Amino acid sequence: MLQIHEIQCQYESDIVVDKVSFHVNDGDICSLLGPSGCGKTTILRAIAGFQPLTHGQVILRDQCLSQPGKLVDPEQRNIGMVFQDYALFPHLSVKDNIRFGLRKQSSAQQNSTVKRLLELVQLEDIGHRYPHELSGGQQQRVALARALAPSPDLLLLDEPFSNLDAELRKRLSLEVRDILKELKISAILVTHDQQEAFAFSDQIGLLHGGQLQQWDTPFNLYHEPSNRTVADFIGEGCFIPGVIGGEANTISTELGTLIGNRAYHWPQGSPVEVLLRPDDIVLSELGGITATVEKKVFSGSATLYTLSLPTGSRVEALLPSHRDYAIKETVQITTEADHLIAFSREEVLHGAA
Ligand SMILES: Nc1ncnc2c1ncn2[C@@H]1O[C@H](COP(=O)(O)OP(=O)(O)OP(=O)(O)O)[C@@H](O)[C@H]1O
Repeated sequence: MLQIHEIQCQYESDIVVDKVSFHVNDGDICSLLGPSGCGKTTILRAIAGFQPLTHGQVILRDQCLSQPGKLVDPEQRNIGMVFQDYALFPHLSVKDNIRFGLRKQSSAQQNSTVKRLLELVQLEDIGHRYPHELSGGQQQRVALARALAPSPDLLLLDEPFSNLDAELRKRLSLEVRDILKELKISAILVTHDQQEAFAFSDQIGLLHGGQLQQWDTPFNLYHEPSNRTVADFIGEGCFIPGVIGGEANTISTELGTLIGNRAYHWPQGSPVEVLLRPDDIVLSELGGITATVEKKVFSGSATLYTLSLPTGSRVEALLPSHRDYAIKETVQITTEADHLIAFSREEVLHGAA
């Protein structure tokens, strides 16, 4: 339903979004994820019609909305937006805020839409209140209801949960996902919070320096990062050096010969770096490699340990927290990795295999 085709955006001569392409299917919930300043908000603004393009096209339901020299007005796009600061009208009640985008409907239609949306966002009892009489979470629900009122083709959400405390943020983002799925509305969320993007999205676009690095499912972004930039940004983990073995799917490392789930395309003896996630490292009851606890972060059911290996390399291990290892204590570890990602040491910034 939405095609973003090689869009480029500039502020004066600075290219801040560089030939980005992706598409969103009907009912899909997507996120744009990446570090501060990578161009997420600029892409959202380009889709909404606030930012002109210097190259490429934005196409919604086969209609070209933006291209160089063409910018359909934001109000003509049937795209809803929810902002970080809610942007509610302070002098209007909750009901009238939601009603705002429905001016073309009869008052009977308006009343029925407002009633339905108040139920959907579970604010039926406080439709008469004003924004300053609501909590942050309630204000964000009103902002969502207001954006959904005109039945947009697409909803854009710009860091909508970032003013809320961690617990509410998590709960509300899942609630919003359920609402969007129930209404079958496609959405794009801008966030720099990986966990939020993972839990919220069907597809995630990872941006870095204005370029789209990977557009993929949360699972693939974590387990199949397409380059070193994605692997560094997403999730935890460490790289250890290795060398491609005699069989194309083997890599010999200081943790022994690791067997990957793919044939690597480099010749035998090529130096590579292997990505090991904290859940790829497990305790070994028989044998294994001796590692020393350097750091630990307790997180309830599990503890994330940073372990040093005899050569000085480091790995991270997520271990059940019922056994508490002390700093400097040694543990025996081995690997249990299903998705073994390696990058060539020569071309560290390019191509996974
Ligand atoms: N109005 C502007 N004029 C000039 N440069 C701008 C303007 N708005 C944004 N930029 C620059 O464009 C780049 C991309 O900004 P953008 O706001 O899209 O990033 P972002 O990924 O959304 O960042 P954040 O997560 O910090 O909000 C940044 O380098 C920013 O400084």
